[in-house]
Amino acid sequence: MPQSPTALKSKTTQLYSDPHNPFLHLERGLLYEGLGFPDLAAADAYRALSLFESVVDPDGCEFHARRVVSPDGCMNESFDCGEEQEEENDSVPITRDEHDDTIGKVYILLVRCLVRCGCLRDAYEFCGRGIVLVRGLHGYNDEEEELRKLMREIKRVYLARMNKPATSDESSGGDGAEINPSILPAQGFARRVLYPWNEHEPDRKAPETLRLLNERLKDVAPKCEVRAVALPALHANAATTAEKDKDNFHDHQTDSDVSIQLGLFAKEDIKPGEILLRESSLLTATNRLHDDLCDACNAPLPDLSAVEPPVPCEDCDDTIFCSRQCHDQAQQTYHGAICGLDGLQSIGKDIPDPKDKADYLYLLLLGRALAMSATQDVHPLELPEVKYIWGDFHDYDYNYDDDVDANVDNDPSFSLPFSFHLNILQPMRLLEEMALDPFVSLPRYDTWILNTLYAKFRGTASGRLSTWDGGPEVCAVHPLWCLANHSCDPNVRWEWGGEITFMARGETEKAVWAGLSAEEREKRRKTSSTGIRADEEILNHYCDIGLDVKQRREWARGALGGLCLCERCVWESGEGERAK
Ligand SMILES: C[S@@+](CC[C@H](N)C(=O)[O-])C[C@H]1O[C@@H](n2cnc3c(N)ncnc32)[C@H](O)[C@@H]1O
Repeated sequence: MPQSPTALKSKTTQLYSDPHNPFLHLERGLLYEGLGFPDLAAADAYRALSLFESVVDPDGCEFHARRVVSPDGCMNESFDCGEEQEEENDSVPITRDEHDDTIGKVYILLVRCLVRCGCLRDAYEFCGRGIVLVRGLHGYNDEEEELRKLMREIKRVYLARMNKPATSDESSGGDGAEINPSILPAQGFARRVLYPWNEHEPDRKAPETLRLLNERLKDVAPKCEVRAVALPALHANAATTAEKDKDNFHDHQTDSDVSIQLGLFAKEDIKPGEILLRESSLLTATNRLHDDLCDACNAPLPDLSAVEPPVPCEDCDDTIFCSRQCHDQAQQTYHGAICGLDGLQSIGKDIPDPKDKADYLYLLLLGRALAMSATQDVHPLELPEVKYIWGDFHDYDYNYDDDVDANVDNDPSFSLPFSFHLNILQPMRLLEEMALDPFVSLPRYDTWILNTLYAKFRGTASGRLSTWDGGPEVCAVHPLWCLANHSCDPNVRWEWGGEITFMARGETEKAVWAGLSAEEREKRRKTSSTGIRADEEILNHYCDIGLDVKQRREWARGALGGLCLCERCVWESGEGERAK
């Protein structure tokens, strides 16, 4: 049976009013699972688990499992005490018996959903812990059997990865040998969708949105304008979105394989070498532990002996800004809520495996967005740096059919990288270090909100590599800069120090197409304009344009959501005119 969206809405309302009640987390998790969101279900199951653990180990846990009781003293399913946190004297502790009766179900939901997302390493750890706990509490029972079934599923994937056949024990339903969990993937995927209950996403192509963005663009890029544009649909169901949007889009494009999005256009001619956009942003992050970069804009810090030396925060000496302006903006924008909170400094910075560095930079961007939201007392999805940026969402059918059992292997909308650590555990740590209760603050920082932030950052952030080891070390979202679309034959190049800039490419900086004869090359040179003409689209590049077509497509795939179909790629891959 499809789960009801109304049931989810009312369970969420109940949960926000009674946030330390582990039963509500478990119940909402089951609803999320039924609606096809195993990632959100896993997060709820983990919150239920943390609360239940406080029943057994109250001294080891900061947040304790309690449930609100209604004024007449009974546990009331529909009791709604509003937005406020439950009062201590209106709530009772969860008992040990309740823990013992329910903890098996919590482990099963957590493990099952992590498996469906493909986060097998953490699924394995929790599954092992769950089996031991359930056996200790009740002896062998159905719940242990369910967990053992999940364990066999995890081990099957492990054996397939190791290219080993299952032993006769495994084939006949036994648990098989111990495995090395580090071989299992920690990172899986969540659905990258615009959640149907997300009321913060604007109509990005509405005239009032374009007016607002163009107003902001006046200072940053006075010769440019934001317009709706038809792009080739690069992931499977983007075309459906375009179909829905056609009525609102007044252009000549009628092909269904398009995705209607925004782009940047020149309003007037721009000369080669001219800087057409300058934007600075405080939505930045760096994984350098003791760096010499401005905490706000990530520009290099000036020398101590400079006329305008670096400016430290008066209240926490470790935080340094490149200028008085960055200092003042930071205090109002994000630093106010986190000033002096030392525990935050180490989160996401000291990453042992270089492969994880880029993913942890997104966590740090998330941390900056949470600090902005707390300092300004604004919902994170309403932040001006976040609200209008592209999230590369897939379509989602709310009448989700439970029987389909959507998972990472059978549904292309599972395209948002998702892991237990980056999407569940570390965000809870961030909130705790910000002195926020991660349960009470769910209305602002629920997992679907964090996933939406991640989707937006992954679609738009730019990165800078370390000159030391070549790994990613700084990233940022520049909300106007990131409106420019990609081409492997771009008409601008970009540079990023403190601010990010676009400069119009001159003739000698244009991409050289592979496979063109000298004659064709000369013909292209003569017909292509120098600089950028009025009404031409500003085309950025999301990868190194010196690479060959195969490598370029691989590099840009993450940012584009699919293989690049720009004119140059189509030509060089032989998919276009040349193939005919
Ligand atoms: C940084 S955003 C660019 C701005 C975006 N079009 C918007 O509406 O805000 C990146 C997204 O734009 C789209 N995009 C950019 N360049 C494209 C291209 N050459 N072909 C198809 N889609 C492109 C992809 O969907 C990609 O995920």
